[in-house]
Amino acid sequence: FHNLESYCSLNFSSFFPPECMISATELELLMQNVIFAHQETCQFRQENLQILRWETFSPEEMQNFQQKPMDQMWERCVCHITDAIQYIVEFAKRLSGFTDLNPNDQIVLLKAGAMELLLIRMSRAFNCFNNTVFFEGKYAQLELFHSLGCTDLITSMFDLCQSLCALNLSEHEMAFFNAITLLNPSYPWLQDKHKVDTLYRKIHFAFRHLLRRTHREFILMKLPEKEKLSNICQLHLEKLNIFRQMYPTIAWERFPPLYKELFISETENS
Ligand SMILES: O=C(C1CCS(=O)(=O)CC1)N1CC[C@](c2ccc(OCc3ccccc3)cc2)(S(=O)(=O)c2ccc(F)cc2)C1
Repeated sequence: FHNLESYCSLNFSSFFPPECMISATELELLMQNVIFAHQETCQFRQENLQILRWETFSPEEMQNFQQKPMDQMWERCVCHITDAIQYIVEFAKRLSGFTDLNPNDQIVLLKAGAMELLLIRMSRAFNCFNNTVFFEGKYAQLELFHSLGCTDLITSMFDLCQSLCALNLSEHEMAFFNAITLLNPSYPWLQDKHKVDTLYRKIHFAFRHLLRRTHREFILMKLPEKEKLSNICQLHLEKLNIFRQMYPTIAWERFPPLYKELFISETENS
């Protein structure tokens, strides 16, 4: 019935342009590929994040973080971002079809999408009952990040995590949401937009197939809009520029190359 069901849903439930035609077997393989790509690159396992989620920092530990100089806190976060983004790059490389894209387009998609995927993944490490997020081994309240000097950015990240937590996404749904967010065919600088669009449509179809099977189609309407994610990423870039004006050499001397490559545009470097 499983194959028959997916075959039927293939036939009756949605129109598909010829180049995106996908067989029931290819559909199953694609679904497994997206799910495994996420499972193998999720950095922290969901069950471990859950076990730790009532381990919060004590007031003393909180104060200790709040008294750290701004540049030190920034450097720590930037290193955690870079670690997390290395897993995201690995996720992309395991998505079937991603490495077949034009190499330039792979860079464009990761430059534009890495931080967005990090924000989505972060919601796995968020405890919506006490508004805390996993950070350096325990769960931290928003106030812990005070010395970063970007409370509006952190607040919008927490709000995003709250809205994603409300959907109670499964790891499978998280995998697909990350994949369709990464493979956004509407980026202006893409050289082979059609190829990205074909891959996007196949993965979006597989996502809808999963949601139909699990009676979770409603979440498609409730996933955060694209511009909500890009607004937070824009805010991150603005805060980075302000930080670099305050500490001109730190970014150059202390930030990892991958972070600079993704978030500090080459033009300034020349
Ligand atoms: O969640 C992860 C990891 C990846 C997914 S996972 O495996 O489920 C858990 C671990 N994160 C890894 C990096 C993290 C991060 C994410 C976004 C971010 O952007 C805002 C920013 C940027 C630059 C300077 C200041 C603020 C900064 C750090 S973090 O450091 O833990 C952090 C978290 C909350 C916060 F309020 C500030 C920092 C989130």
